[in-house]
Amino acid sequence: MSHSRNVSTASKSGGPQVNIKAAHHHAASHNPLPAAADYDTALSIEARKYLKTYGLTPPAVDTYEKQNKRALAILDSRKTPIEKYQYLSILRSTNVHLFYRLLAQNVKELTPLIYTPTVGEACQRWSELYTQPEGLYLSFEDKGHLHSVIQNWPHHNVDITVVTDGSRILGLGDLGINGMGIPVGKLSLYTACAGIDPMRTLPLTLDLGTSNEAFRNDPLYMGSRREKVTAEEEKDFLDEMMAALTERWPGIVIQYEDFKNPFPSLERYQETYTMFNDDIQGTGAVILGGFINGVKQSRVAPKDQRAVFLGAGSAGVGVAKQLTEFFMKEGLSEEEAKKRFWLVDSQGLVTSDRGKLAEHKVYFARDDNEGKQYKSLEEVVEYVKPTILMGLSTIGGAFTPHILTRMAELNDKPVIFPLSNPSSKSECTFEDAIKYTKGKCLFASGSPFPTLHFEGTDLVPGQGNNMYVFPGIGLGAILSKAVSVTQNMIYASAEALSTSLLPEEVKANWLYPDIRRIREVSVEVTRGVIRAAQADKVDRELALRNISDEELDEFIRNRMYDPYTEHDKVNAELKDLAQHVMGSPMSPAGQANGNGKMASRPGTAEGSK
Ligand SMILES: NC(=O)C1=CN([C@@H]2O[C@H](COP(=O)(O)OP(=O)(O)OC[C@H]3O[C@@H](n4cnc5c(N)ncnc54)[C@H](O)[C@@H]3O)[C@@H](O)[C@H]2O)C=CC1
Ligand SMILES: CC(=O)C(=O)O
Ligand SMILES: [Mg+2]
Repeated sequence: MSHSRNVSTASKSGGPQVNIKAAHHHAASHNPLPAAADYDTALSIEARKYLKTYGLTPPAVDTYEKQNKRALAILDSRKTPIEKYQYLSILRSTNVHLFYRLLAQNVKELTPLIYTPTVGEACQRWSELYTQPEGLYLSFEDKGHLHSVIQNWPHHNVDITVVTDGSRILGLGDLGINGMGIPVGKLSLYTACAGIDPMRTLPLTLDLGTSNEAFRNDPLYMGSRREKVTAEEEKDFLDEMMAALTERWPGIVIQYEDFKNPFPSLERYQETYTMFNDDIQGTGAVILGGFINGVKQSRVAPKDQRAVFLGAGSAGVGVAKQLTEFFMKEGLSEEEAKKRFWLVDSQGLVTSDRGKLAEHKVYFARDDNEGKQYKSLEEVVEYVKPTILMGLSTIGGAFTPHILTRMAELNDKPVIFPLSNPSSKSECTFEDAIKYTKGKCLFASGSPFPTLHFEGTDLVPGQGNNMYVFPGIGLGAILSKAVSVTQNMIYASAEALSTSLLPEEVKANWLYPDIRRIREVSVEVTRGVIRAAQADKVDRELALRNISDEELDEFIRNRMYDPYTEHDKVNAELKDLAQHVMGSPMSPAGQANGNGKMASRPGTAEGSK
């Protein structure tokens, strides 16, 4: 709230002077961003009078605890995950600080409701359940005018956007504009995990048509009914979008998310704009982070690792590339490193002699298959005898009991990472992985699975999801004012994640830190990213170069939005202001009765003049 309100109470002459700008304030009715909680029941009586919301909320002033308790009880009473998702969406738009306080205290329990898996259903049903604006939509029909549509975003400052064209939402296929749930969900995690100010985030969805015929024929679908535009048309559109975004917000960080074919734009923009692709780079980094810890536990040297990937798309190739770089840092040549990977797509093992390959698959295509093609995953597993099985295929259950059993026969500690989202697309469940490997596997999944009781102990599954790194990559880029997001910054996020585990987490053989510590983990990831930006000299916040790591951590923490202090600040600020300007006490009628300066509310058009 206070970030967009510019309050100064003392003029040079010593008398009180009030200058209030609160652009988003009280604009909930037409504003796709969370309202700044004018009607927050934790606001003090003074604040309510000042805001002229006095009398418009129940008389008692709530404590945060009471608010949390009430919200959790309501959440509990909603039966299905999607009903809980809907309640949380409304909470975010009506009381943003409460939403983030709730999330901060219950991150493990609430993340599955605002993110994978529930966000998958929310996207599938976005047009059916639509109730309120939550982001910006840019349509192909707006081409040539993107700049002016972008001007409609009501907030002056945007630090980061997550943009999708909806063409590959989780493992659920092309969902067109219904994909908006993903930018909204990812940006909620930016705030919850890395403290990016929620008012400075922009969820962005492109309506470039959809190949989803069911949606095109669905009367309730809220996007255009055209076929997906061509790659060439998309390129021109994105060129215009990138320029227009950066023109309005020169420092903006742009995260690409869930594009069916994101490789061309990553290549095209990564040096010109501060952008990265979360599915290729964020996923690569998060899996590398967990894998570094997995290697220590499995004690298989890089040169002896054999990784079979089911899925050779943006995530599969992104992860394989990141692990290749790790193997090279561990002493393998590039040729040796990339030979540790066998990628499998819907046609079977990716080989250079099986026919024309999509460009992104060529690098990992095998040429040692002696003319033989391997179609099924079973066949590939028998042929390769892998130490690692990664799933980024969108095929739920593809790691069959037979395959899991075989992995346990072949290895002391097989690495089993079913990474496809949402849960229904996971290549196997945690339960099956444990059951069929007899508890031997090192496990991480893209979507969360419950803790399992196995042979007298509680086994906690790792969650290999880019949510561990993208918040820190974004915050690092913002704080260092990086001109671009370099590969070293991505790699640094993985390394920082891998060393962020507490001794007890390491002792328990975890691959990832407890998600409940995500804010602290994000500080470490952010620091790593900033240091890499400095090493690559893409940073423009030069003052951060010469401070110690401890000072940098402190700087990062201080720059993080905190839904607790944010609200305290507002309460204190308004109390101060009210007393300063009007003299106390305020009239019981809740009207400002001082020198008349308070006749209009901050945040209304008049108030901000
Ligand atoms: N855990 C995490 O943090 C992340 C998980 N993902 C998940 O990874 C999955 C894939 O994402 P992308 O690579 O971006 O999608 P994509 O569409 O680029 O790639 C999918 C790949 O799976 C292959 N595939 C499809 N059907 C197959 C079959 N029957 N057998 C073998 N391979 C098959 C395709 O040929 C393609 O290579 C999605 O479910 C997504 O949710 C993606 C990013 C991050
Ligand atoms: C996690 C994520 O980015 C995905 O499943 O696409
Ligand atoms: Mg994604």
